[in-house]
Amino acid sequence: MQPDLLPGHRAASVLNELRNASPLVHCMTNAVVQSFTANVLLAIGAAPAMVIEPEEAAQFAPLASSVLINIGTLTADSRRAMLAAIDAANKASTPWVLDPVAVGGLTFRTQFARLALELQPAAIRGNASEILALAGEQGGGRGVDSTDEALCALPAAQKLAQLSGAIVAVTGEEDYITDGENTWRVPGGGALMTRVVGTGCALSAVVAACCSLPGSRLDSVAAACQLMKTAGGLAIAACRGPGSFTPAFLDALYGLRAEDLT
Ligand SMILES: Nc1ncnc2c1ncn2[C@@H]1O[C@H](COP(=O)(O)OP(=O)(O)OP(=O)(O)O)[C@@H](O)[C@H]1O
Ligand SMILES: Cc1ncsc1CCO
Ligand SMILES: [Mg+2]
Repeated sequence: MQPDLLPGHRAASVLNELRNASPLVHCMTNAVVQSFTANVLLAIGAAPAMVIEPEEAAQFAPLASSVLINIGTLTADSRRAMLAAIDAANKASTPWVLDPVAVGGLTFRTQFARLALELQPAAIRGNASEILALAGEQGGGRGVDSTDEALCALPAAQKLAQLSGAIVAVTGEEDYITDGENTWRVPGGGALMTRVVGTGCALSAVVAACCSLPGSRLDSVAAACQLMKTAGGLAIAACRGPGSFTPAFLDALYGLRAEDLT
């Protein structure tokens, strides 16, 4: 049986709360997607700050509304900074989100992601291959891209959620968001979203923003997925290809209305 759809009014109320609160998201993300991630957060109504020096990261994490840990271009230095930020975030009860980019085949990042799993992430967002690999069920995708269907990774997502206590979002043609027991399904968007780098990474930043909001964290993470899917669909309708997708997507996030979600 398919999981239920997230009701549009829940996504709309999370969007409203997000714009009112304008959470400050401490982004420790990969070198490829820095600027796009910051622009996506600004367009949706949040505020980004990319603070990466270990000492500063530990100082800043407790001041931020939430922290994003993305291992796309993990290095020995960024690993140290991320662990310091996670420790400081946990001590301050600041929620933090893991994006386990390309976890699986590569040893250094996989060992880090497994360690991070034990450090109480509020949420984990990955593509199907990443979620399968993180749950120990398969080797991983093709570099940073998924070679698996999101629905195939739902049992792995549920297992990861139970194991880690995090809300787990597995994305693809449809997104599935689970706390290990209850699951929402979020359709929408389009394949063009995978022809522009960083839509998943930026989604993880929006997930982090939504994790700072009060209310059901399962609903907040699912709403983050819905906001990005809906804006993606609107952008695809308005653009001619990957080059014009990016500005159309930022415009769609900025102009997103409750009616678009319901
Ligand atoms: N085939 C598809 N049809 C519709 N939407 C899709 C499809 N594939 C991915 N998406 C959407 O694109 C966004 C990124 O998801 P994806 O699973 O590709 O993440 P990712 O592989 O981590 O991306 P990246 O590494 O480039 O940041 C999500 O909003 C997802 O719902
Ligand atoms: C292409 C790429 N390589 C490392 S991280 C990244 C961004 C997409 O995940
Ligand atoms: Mg990714």
